[in-house]
Amino acid sequence: MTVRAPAGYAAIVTAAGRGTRAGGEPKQWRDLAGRSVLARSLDAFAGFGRVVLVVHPDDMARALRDFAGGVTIVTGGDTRAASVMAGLEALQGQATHVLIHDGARPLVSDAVIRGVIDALQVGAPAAAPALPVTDALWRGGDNTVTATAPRDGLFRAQTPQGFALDQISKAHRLHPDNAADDVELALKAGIPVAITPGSEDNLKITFPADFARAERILGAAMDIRLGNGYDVHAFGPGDHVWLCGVRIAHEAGLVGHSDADVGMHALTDAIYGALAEGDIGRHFPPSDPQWKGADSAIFLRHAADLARERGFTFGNADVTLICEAPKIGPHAQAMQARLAQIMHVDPARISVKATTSERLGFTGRREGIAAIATAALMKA
Ligand SMILES: Nc1ccn([C@@H]2O[C@H](COP(=O)(O)OP(=O)(O)OP(=O)(O)O)[C@@H](O)[C@H]2O)c(=O)n1
Ligand SMILES: C[C@](O)(CO)[C@H](O)COP(=O)(O)O
Repeated sequence: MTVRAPAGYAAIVTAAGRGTRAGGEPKQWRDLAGRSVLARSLDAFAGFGRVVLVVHPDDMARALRDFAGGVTIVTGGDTRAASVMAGLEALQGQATHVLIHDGARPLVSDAVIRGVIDALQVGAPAAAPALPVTDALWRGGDNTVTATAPRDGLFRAQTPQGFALDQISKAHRLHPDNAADDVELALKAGIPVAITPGSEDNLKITFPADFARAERILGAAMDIRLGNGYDVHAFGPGDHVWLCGVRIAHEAGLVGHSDADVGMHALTDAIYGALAEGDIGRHFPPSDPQWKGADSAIFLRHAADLARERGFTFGNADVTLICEAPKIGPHAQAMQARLAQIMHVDPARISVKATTSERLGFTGRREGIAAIATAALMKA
């Protein structure tokens, strides 16, 4: 579920920082359990009529590649406040209220966003989520406690922070200094700010260890699906077989309604299985003449697209071909690459391997080829 924002509400997602404390590639562009931190942060605002994404000039190309269409993308400044100002300028005359969110807070919940909107809707001029400080507070230096400090009335600030657009724009213009957040500027401008419920999960990715923490939180809420697939095709007349999208010369062909790619069929069924969507026959009935001789890539692509449409990413897939011949080893890498290409996933997440059945059974008697496959899908 995404929050349906009232008419006139817009969001600004700030993502122009360099993430120096987290190190490496700017944190908002890094992967978090299969999707970028920023994609997750933006998703939370999909129900807003207008969203402005503020990025660093160096990131404009990838921002346009990943997010063009759904959001307005502008370049930010050297400080967070300057980046917010760039977002506010892009919204002038386009909204009545704005929620300003850190692109580095990918786990913000609908409840936190709704809390801010509800406070504004009942008349608060500004509202922002926060958590009361619960730990005792000390002052210290040189690894030594020098004093204690009262924690009463202290809160840890979070985002999104919500305002009337004209008021927060004016506050930014009046105080163009680098405040820690927009609430600080609102207070300087005399705007009272209501505190709404924050959430421990709404962490800001700041230090390297925050990625592992965010992954743990996502893991606890992760929808993980496993599916298996099994298929068999008999040998018949022919001089080649199609296996996992690769044509291999062979003394016989495989008999089937489509191209009889037994490996791809098992994998396709594994994905349908993970989605509880039946099997290939349900989506591409063998009674339908249009699938006669069809390239099985059509089936695999359909299953992979269906998984993505439902919000899943691929953890991995593993295919085992069971036959005495042809030899699979020399082709395994090409098969892995072809499956990955069809499914739009990293080849490192796809495995293709083979075994004989020690001359036992129908595969052992070289009457056909069997394949089993497993697919793991994840949604957080
Ligand atoms: N010039 C800046 C600085 C920060 N931000 C954004 O403001 C949010 C919160 O800032 P912070 O965590 O301090 O991010 P960075 O400035 O990137 O981190 P660091 O201070 O470690 O470099 C982030 O989403 C960040 O991308 C921004 O849009 N423009
Ligand atoms: C708005 C904010 O998230 C408040 O917690 C802010 O971005 C904090 O940034 P900081 O640079 O880590 O203080």
